[in-house]
Amino acid sequence: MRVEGVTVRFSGLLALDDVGFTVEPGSIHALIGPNGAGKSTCFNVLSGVCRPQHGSVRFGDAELTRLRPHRIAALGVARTFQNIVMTAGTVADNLMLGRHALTRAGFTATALRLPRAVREQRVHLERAREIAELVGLGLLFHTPVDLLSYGDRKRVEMARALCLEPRLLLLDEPVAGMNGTERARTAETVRAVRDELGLSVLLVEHDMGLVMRLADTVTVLDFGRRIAGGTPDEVRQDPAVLRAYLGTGSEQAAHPDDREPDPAGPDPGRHPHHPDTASGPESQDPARQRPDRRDPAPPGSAPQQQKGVRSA
Ligand SMILES: Nc1ncnc2c1ncn2[C@@H]1O[C@H](COP(=O)(O)OP(=O)(O)OP(=O)(O)O)[C@@H](O)[C@H]1O
Repeated sequence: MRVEGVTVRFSGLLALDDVGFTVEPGSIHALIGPNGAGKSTCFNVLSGVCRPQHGSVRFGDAELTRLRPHRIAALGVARTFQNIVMTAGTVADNLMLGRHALTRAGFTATALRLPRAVREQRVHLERAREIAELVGLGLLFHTPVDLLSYGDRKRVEMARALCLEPRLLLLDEPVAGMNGTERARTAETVRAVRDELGLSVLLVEHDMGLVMRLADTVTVLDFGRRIAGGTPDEVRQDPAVLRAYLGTGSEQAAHPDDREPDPAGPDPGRHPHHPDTASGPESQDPARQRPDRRDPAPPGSAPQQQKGVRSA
């Protein structure tokens, strides 16, 4: 997938500003950045939920920016969402929903249980079971999703996306809300999915430890712009990334309320949450801990541009 010059404005807010990056076939690519950097907006563009004012998103030979979400999914780009979207029923029922787009038999043939439709359903069910096993849900295939743990429900979401047989899987915060054990397990699953199915993965994630261990390449956004990209090692040493995460030496750092308190001082190597020092599954993006950078100035303070708000 090649993203070039993508620009999205919401009224006066420039949510994405000339963003570009490439997801290579078979790679795990992470999209990171502080809160409000534009990661979700970017995912929405790639999956057709949001149409950019400028720019191009090419997937193989196809231009995606003018296509509706279901057309993009049919081309082989499947996504999960930050918040779990799940229907009632069993794991199998949810995965079969993912197979729906690939089903050829019409509604009538399926409802009448014509032999052709029954055969097709059986094939899809078998494939759904294989995918469930791949993501560690094999033993829970016939369990109602209501009875699953949070981690297993997130796994169902991933499996349902995989049931579309995508060539690119977009994972929006796959380990958000999980404990350490579940995070480690999910990281293993993502790697297994890439290796076994040979697809590419693009993930948005705040868990820096996971990103640095899992991703082949990383793109960093801040204030809607791409500020860095490369391997995890390259990115964690990039001065622009240090500035974005720590506020050191940047013009944003001139605003005292725009920085998180950093008892370790400006030395990024000592910062507990910086990508450079993220060491385990518990390490979280500092943006999660710091206050929203877009908070308006307190009443009575001198007027200034709202932080993080970019004029279009
Ligand atoms: N539909 C919308 N209308 C107006 N502004 C929006 C809309 N969606 C996002 N924004 C704004 O665009 C900017 C980028 O938001 P986005 O959600 O893409 O960031 P993010 O990097 O995903 O943040 P987070 O890590 O908190 O999820 C933010 O300032 C946000 O408030």
